[in-house]
Amino acid sequence: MEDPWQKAYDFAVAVARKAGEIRKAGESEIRVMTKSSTVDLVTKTDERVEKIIISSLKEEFGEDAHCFIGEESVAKGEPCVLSDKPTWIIDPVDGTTNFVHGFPFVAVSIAFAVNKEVEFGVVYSCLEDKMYKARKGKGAFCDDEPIQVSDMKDINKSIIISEHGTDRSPEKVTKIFSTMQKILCIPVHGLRGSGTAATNMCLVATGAVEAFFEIGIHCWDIAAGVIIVKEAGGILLDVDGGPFDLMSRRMVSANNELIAKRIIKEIEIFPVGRDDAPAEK
Ligand SMILES: O=P([O-])([O-])O[C@@H]1[C@H](O)[C@H](O)[C@@H](O)[C@H](O)[C@H]1O
Ligand SMILES: [Mg+2]
Repeated sequence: MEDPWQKAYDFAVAVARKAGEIRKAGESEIRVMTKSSTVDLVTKTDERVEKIIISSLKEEFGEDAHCFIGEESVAKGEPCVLSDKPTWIIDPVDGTTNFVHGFPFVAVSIAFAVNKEVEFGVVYSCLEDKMYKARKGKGAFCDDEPIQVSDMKDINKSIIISEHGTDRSPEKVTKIFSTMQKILCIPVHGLRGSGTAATNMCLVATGAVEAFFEIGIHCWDIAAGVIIVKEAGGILLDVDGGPFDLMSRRMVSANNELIAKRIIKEIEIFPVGRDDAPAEK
């Protein structure tokens, strides 16, 4: 049977590379604006790169063939609804704060979902020039080399990633730091964070770390990473141990269930609205 999405997969890899190269070439002056809070940054580059990605995909596959969820389009009021239709989920610059500060981890993340399930994902870590990709049932790769999660089962010998996100309300920050303190003191070998959720998930997929969890991420930060982690042999769970839900803004990705469940024991959950919550009137 003909493979229905191979062409889209190959095209996504090419578009991610092109987008990353535009990003690398950079603007002489980065124009920084803010979104949900004063630390939720966006730049003209984010918007420009997203437009280029979406217009390239529309040109290739037809104006109305697929749906789109793009970080910057949603910020401008486009709907964020994942239906059964083929849908591209795009973060043009994951790690915008890193980008603004010159901290060297920035990724382009492009995922493609059908029937609400991610079919393939591409994360181009553009400053490292590493192309991570995975397709359902076909394995995960970094620069065409197969990748696999770590086989570590001992939490005491693990490295865990988490991030602070962009909500600075004291109650949430307290819970985030309390969780991190408890995990650090299990103890684990270390806590890390690259500043890009997409890259963090690729680090789980390559086995460099055992797990990455966050409350407050968005579907575009992690959609490509979800399939990359799964195809590298890892697992995804909700922060309460239930099934992972891409639109819930909460996620634990790990090399295995043992590590995931041990972390989940320590996570102090706080409420965040869903990505697909109806817009407030
Ligand atoms: O805004 P952005 O740089 O695309 O995405 C952010 C990054 O992935 C960061 O690592 C994560 O902690 C935030 O929750 C995201 O919003
Ligand atoms: Mg992002």
